[in-house]
Amino acid sequence: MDSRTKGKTVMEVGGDGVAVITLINPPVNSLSFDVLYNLKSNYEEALSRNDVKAIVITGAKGKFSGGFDISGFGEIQKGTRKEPKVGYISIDIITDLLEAARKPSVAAIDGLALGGGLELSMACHARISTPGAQLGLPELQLGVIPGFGGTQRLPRLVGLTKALEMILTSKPVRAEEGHSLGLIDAVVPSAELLTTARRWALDIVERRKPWISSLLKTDKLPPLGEAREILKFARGQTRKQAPNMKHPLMCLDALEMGIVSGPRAGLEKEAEVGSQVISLDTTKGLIHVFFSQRGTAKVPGVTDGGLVPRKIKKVAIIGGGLMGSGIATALILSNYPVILKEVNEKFLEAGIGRVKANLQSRVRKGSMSKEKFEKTMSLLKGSLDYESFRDVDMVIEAVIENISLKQQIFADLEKYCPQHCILASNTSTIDLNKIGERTKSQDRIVGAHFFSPAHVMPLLEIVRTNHTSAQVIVDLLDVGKKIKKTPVVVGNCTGFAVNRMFFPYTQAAMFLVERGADPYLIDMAISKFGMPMGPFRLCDLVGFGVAIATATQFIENFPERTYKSMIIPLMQEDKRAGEATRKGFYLYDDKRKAKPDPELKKYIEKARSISGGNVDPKLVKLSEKEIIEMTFFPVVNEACRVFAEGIAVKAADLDIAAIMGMGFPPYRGGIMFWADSMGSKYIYSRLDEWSKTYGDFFKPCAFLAERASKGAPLSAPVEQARSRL
Ligand SMILES: C[C@H](O)CC(=O)SCCNC(=O)CCNC(=O)[C@H](O)C(C)(C)COP(=O)(O)OP(=O)(O)OC[C@H]1O[C@@H](n2cnc3c(N)ncnc32)[C@H](O)[C@@H]1OP(=O)(O)O
Repeated sequence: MDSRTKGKTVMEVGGDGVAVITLINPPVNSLSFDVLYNLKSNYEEALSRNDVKAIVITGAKGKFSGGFDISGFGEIQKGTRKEPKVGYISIDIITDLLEAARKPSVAAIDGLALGGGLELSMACHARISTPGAQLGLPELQLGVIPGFGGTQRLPRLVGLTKALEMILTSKPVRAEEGHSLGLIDAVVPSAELLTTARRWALDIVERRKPWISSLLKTDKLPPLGEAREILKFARGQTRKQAPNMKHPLMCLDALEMGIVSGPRAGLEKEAEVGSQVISLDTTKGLIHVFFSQRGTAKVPGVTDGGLVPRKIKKVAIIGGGLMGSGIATALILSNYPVILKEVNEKFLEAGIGRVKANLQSRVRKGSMSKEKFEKTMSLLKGSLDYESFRDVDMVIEAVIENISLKQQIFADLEKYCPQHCILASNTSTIDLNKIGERTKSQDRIVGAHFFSPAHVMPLLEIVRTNHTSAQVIVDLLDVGKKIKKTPVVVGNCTGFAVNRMFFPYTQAAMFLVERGADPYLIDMAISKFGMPMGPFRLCDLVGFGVAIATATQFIENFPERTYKSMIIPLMQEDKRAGEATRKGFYLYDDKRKAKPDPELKKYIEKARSISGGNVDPKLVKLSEKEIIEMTFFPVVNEACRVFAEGIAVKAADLDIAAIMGMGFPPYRGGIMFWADSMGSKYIYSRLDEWSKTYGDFFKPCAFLAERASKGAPLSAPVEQARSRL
């Protein structure tokens, strides 16, 4: 393969008259422009050769195709590749050359057929798959729309309602379901895939099997009036669920055009819309997130040194509270044997009970069988001492945030665990150097910071100190992958990456409220921006105990940029500590529904009198845009510090940390990506102005000032910054 080209296809013509075209572009046989142009040449040759009666398309190494090469969108966005004529691939190649050919095509699908991969197969005249195949159109998740005819062919193969469900949720179906839906014509074992597909293709030639063009099918489409109702409902749902994104509605336009005006008009609309969505900001954000998420496990100086992860056969967890039991659940779900240690029988029983409850909820929802439940639970053993730690490969400490308790635990672990055992702490804020102070095992001490609930939340902050060995990081990255977490490797400091970003977010909100802004309007503006909830609703959810404990850490370590507000402590004094007590910033009913509380004013006024601040008329009437900026620019400022200090290696890691740890909207690309969309100069000038009026909490950091003075993006690599890692 030419090193400048990305992938290819190869064609082999058998004695039976079937030309087998194989898509080759590791690792997922994505459809790059090179693959697609090669496919076109192969087709032209196959159609012109007299010894070819039919064609089979398949993918190399057990994967049909993961879809269009996503980096191709980035090239078009950056202008480094010119987009071919609108509709060229979908209409000229896939429809007019392949589907309308005088010779039939059959897709032989192993592994995955996603996005453009499934669309290519739907233009074939039949589809044969293996039982494990995954079939889906996940384009909306990336900010684009199915652009190789998927908006037209999928509803014609599986019906409008199912097609809408598959497209709007981006969720794939398995082969068996695909078969019952009519998407797949036959499911056969892997070893029989190609022979079956060849035979099927010849059967079509000889009219023993039907010659079906998906685009021309109408039997699965509902009558026009009904279709319009279904689409109207889908539009309403989409507007509600994705109010800040245009591309799902644009996708529905293409679907509707095909149903109302016929498939050719639908294909043209799809091509037009497909080309427009590429330049949407939300699409740029989502594509950035796709690659950034896969980039977090690539850590310069660690994963590029040829280290191979060691096998972790057994894990011990200390503490069966909410975090410990969640971590234990995540591990046993991925088949790791786990020992859960507690201080007494009562706590141990409660910890095991929590793990059980986590799994039982899966059984109730039907996503886990009773047998699987029993088998998974059998991987968990309880313990009250360290004797059973003699053969564990990794320990994760998950006790309360108390430094001397953690120091004692790590000193004990050094005595009982084998020499090679990884000693991890799930601390969310405490300096790991302090935790390991009483040991000589600094090279195997690492942070494994899970987010609550640990068996559900996808992020894992892996915290390394100056002493943590690269091998330990590689091992933990591997465990993270096995338990299906997205890891972000960060340096050691108070709060690491996610909590460092969270502190100013909450504090900015408290500051605004103390100066006269309405907390409920702030929450509303922030939810509209795309966060799952606003900062006040979040404080209620987390509980004020946790909010005060984390704020204390920040106040102690970064006093120069802390806004100290008494609102939360004052409410806690009155035993209103958030949702758990049914009263916090909101009042909660039996169904956990939040309602504003007029009493809140009293606490805000009292806090204001303590801090000595005044109501500021400008802050009372903030627009939504100003609320977003005054809340998130301090977060950007802190993210800049984290980046400049080398706590995060890449700006894109902070984007993923913000999305998965804070709930920052993925379609905004993450905190640094979003900041760069506004420009360092603008953010600097706003923070600078506020710091002059409202104090050092808003003061832009040196890194931000420097980038702004050069007009440079915040996400550009830190060349000179001294890495703390
Ligand atoms: C016009 C058309 O309608 C538009 C389209 O087709 S858009 C594309 C639609 N397809 C998709 O959205 C699928 C995206 N890919 C995935 O969901 C997953 O990668 C997968 C399910 C295919 C495989 O998952 P998994 O085995 O966990 O591997 P994963 O780490 O995600 O990917 C392996 C590598 O393939 C790359 N990759 C996966 N799909 C890709 C694609 N469609 N294009 C380019 N690269 C792709 C990943 O970036 C990663 O690269 P890396 O090793 O350098 O980091």
